[in-house]
Amino acid sequence: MEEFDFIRSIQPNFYRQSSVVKGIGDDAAIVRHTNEDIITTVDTMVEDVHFSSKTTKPYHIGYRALAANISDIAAMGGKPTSYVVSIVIPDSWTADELQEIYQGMNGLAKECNMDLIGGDTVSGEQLVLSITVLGTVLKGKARFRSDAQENDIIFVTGTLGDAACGLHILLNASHTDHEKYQYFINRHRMPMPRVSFINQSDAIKRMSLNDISDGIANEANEIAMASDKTLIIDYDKVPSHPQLFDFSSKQKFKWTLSGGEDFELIGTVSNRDWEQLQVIAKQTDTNISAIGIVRNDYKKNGTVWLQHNQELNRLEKSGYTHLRR
Ligand SMILES: Nc1ncnc2c1ncn2[C@@H]1O[C@H](COP(=O)(O)OP(=O)(O)O)[C@@H](O)[C@H]1O
Ligand SMILES: Cc1ncc(C[n+]2csc(CCOP(=O)(O)OP(=O)(O)O)c2C)c(N)n1
Ligand SMILES: [Mg+2]
Ligand SMILES: [Mg+2]
Ligand SMILES: [Mg+2]
Repeated sequence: MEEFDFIRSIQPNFYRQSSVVKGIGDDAAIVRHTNEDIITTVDTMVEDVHFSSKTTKPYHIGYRALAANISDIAAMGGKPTSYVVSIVIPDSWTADELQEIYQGMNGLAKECNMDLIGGDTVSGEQLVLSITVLGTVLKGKARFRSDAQENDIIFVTGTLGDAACGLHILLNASHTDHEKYQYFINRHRMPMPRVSFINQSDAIKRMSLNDISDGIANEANEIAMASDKTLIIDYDKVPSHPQLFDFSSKQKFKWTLSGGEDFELIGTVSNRDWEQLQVIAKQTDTNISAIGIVRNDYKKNGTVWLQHNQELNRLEKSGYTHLRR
């Protein structure tokens, strides 16, 4: 199949969003939004960095790449609406495998009511999938990392460390363990970004927010730095799946704090609004946990501290970092 046929094969025959003025088939796409702010974000996934044939089927490559981007839209307080896909395709990939990648994206796009509106296709040495997502947010309702204030409650959604545990099992464990720990494998392959929870939370006046792609050791530091506050996290309150206790406490510690790719959210909210946020979480079937408190300590602002085994120690950024050389 050559480029033109490939593009025709992945072209949607209708658009879910009325905002799409022009989708696939011209020099660029056009969307129209009059009353909201537009959010845009891009994330790239590269073979053997973000996925490998050992860990992920083509369907999951597409699904995860879109999920990572949608998660960033949710972390800004927005609603994802459309996406464009840039793909680098090695000769070894079959037409069916490429269709599966697009089916993975479309599976999640359908759940989130989003449209594929454009992209780019080239051949190359390694599969690279780069997705740009557009989203909208009500004016004045965007959620920033810089909005944490003194005495805020620090919260996270879901359980942490699941995706890292799933990746560990896929790379190291036996077939029996693959079956036993299917939950973690699914969390690695098909993370569900927290869009519905965030989209019901407009009533909360102020919230700082970040999504968990690299692990909370990173993401909490980003909030501390952007807000110039001190974040104190209680390790015993960091939520994890019961089966994670099957693994060593060292592994559990590493995965929950710096495993990454859970695509859950970490944020802070005032004490006054905490109860209301819990109600919203319940209504949207979302588990949220309070894991700590924000302090304003001018000697420590910009840093994160972890309460663990009766000690308070600095929690340094420790997640996944590219360009380490
Ligand atoms: N190559 C780049 N060119 C321009 N901006 C970039 C580049 N890489 C990252 N950024 C910007 O840096 C910020 C942090 O990026 P990143 O750590 O990837 O965020 P996230 O973890 O939420 O995906 C974002 O605002 C992103 O848009
Ligand atoms: C085969 C394989 N090896 C390792 C990992 C682990 N891994 C790769 S990138 C990453 C962090 C998140 O990716 P990044 O590109 O930093 O996303 P961003 O922070 O921009 O959202 C992790 C934990 C993986 N997912 N798959
Ligand atoms: Mg990024
Ligand atoms: Mg992010
Ligand atoms: Mg990163």
